[in-house]
Amino acid sequence: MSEELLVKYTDVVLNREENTILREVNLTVNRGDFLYVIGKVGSGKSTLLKSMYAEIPIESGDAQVFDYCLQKIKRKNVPYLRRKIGIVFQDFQLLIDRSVEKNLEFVLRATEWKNKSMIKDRIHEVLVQVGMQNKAYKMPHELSGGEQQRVVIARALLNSPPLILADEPTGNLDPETGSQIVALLHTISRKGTAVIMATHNYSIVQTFPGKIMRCENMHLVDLNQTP
Ligand SMILES: Nc1ncnc2c1ncn2[C@@H]1O[C@H](COP(=O)(O)OP(=O)(O)OP(=O)(O)O)[C@@H](O)[C@H]1O
Repeated sequence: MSEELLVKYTDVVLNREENTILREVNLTVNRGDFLYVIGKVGSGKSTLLKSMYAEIPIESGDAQVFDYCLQKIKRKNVPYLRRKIGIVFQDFQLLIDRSVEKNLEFVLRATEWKNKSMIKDRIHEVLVQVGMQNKAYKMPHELSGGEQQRVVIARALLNSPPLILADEPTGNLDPETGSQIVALLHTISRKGTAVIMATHNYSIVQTFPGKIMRCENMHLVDLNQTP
């Protein structure tokens, strides 16, 4: 795949257990794109995102993410695929027993960062990016929901991924704080990181521009092509 093209799905079918959730999925995502995946509860938004980091298998069709062919990816390569994808969920999933800084350090050490001063510098950089540089020593319970989500985004940025997948990142936040989080994701995408965000929050989709695709009737409908 070219440097610019990050995701290419061609006639992909995705199942959960025996049930087909999405079929004939055709999708391309380029560097710096901001793509919303909208649709009703249970329509397959999370299933689509999870397929991109090999959490859900490709039933048929061709699914390329970076240089990985997902229908053939070897188990040993999955961690390397995931290292290039920043993942942001609705429930923040920070480790509650350690500070912001230690949460971030944990991820870097798990992804083979060893040099102490490089670790410290990288943590500072990502916290600056999300406006949380003064909260490095806080415990997660000392932060608001919006602040916790900023830390989760900082965590997703640690390994400079070309792609961020955000599954309902505003789901647990009030509208104002949710808007700030989406604004932050937009800023990140303008610097070249593609962002795919699943949401049912239509007011956010209207406020912040992006490509829009909708899961409906087991299909992923490209709303950018309809007049
Ligand atoms: N672990 C699972 N095992 C089997 N079926 C599942 C599983 N998780 C989800 N499903 C089914 O897959 C379908 C799609 O679910 P998915 O979570 O992708 O939808 P969604 O659009 O992300 O919904 P939501 O807006 O609630 O997050 C649903 O019908 C759901 O019941």
